[in-house]
Amino acid sequence: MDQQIIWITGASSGIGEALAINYSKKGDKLILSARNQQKLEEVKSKCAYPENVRILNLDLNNTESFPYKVDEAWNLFGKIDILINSGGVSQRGLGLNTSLKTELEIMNVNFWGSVVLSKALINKMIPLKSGQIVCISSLVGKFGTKFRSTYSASKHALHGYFDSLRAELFESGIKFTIICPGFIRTDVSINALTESGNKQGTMDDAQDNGMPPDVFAKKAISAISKHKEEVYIGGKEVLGVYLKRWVPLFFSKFMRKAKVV
Ligand SMILES: NC(=O)c1ccc[n+]([C@@H]2O[C@H](COP(=O)([O-])OP(=O)(O)OC[C@H]3O[C@@H](n4cnc5c(N)ncnc54)[C@H](O)[C@@H]3O)[C@@H](O)[C@H]2O)c1
Repeated sequence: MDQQIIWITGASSGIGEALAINYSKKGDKLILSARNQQKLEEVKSKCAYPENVRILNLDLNNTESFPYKVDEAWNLFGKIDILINSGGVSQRGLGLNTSLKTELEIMNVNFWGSVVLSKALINKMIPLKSGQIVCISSLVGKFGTKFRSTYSASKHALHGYFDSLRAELFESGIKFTIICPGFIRTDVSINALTESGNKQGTMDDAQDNGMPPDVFAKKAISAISKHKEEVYIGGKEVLGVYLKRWVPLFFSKFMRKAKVV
């Protein structure tokens, strides 16, 4: 396959970092985005061909900067084949106790950050009649669990939005892939926001025992290359998607009792 030009948000750690390292092994050209320049430089240095990697600082809270950021990203290599929206922030807190400020931040980063960035880029892809938008959603984009109300809502919203866009743009040549990870061993729980908006700061057992990000990245890259519309990647927690779909009442009762952290 020809070299591709891939823009990854949330590339400074976890899933975004693992995707960058794995795509780099294939000789693809990469644009790595997040807020922390130093961490992005570290990821770049771990890539097989650092000379094929560019860094572009991006704050997903700052949607007003996106038109300029998209122009800047596009001009780095002359086009972009794939945007992977991996940047995101999780939640650890009861819905009733979570401040509106915290909820807005989660929605802004996870939902509006991905939507506004993708739309600006799609406008550049359409004249070329090719391009692919990838969203890293979550299994909780398919069902809700305790302590994740706003996070789950932000990921569900991605499905509604991008399923609609996929239908609207069916003839444009733009592909949409939504990937739902289960528990992946990253810092996502450490960086998750508590009810007051502070970082949780500790690793959850579920993440600690989760799938290694490198294994996840290889499965995700395979799904992206096949232009899959929606995929679930994780351990036995993936079963939840099918239980919710086929035995919703049983699943609802199960989730009431489940100790999810
Ligand atoms: N790890 C898991 O178990 C898991 C499960 C389901 C979904 N996810 C999703 O996977 C994606 C990647 O998470 P991860 O597991 O690699 O966690 P992580 O915390 O290691 O990575 C999150 C990335 O998003 C970036 N980010 C956060 N807020 C940002 C902002 N305002 N502007 C720019 N960048 C910002 C961070 O800098 C980091 O690069 C997220 O969307 C997350 O919701 C992860």
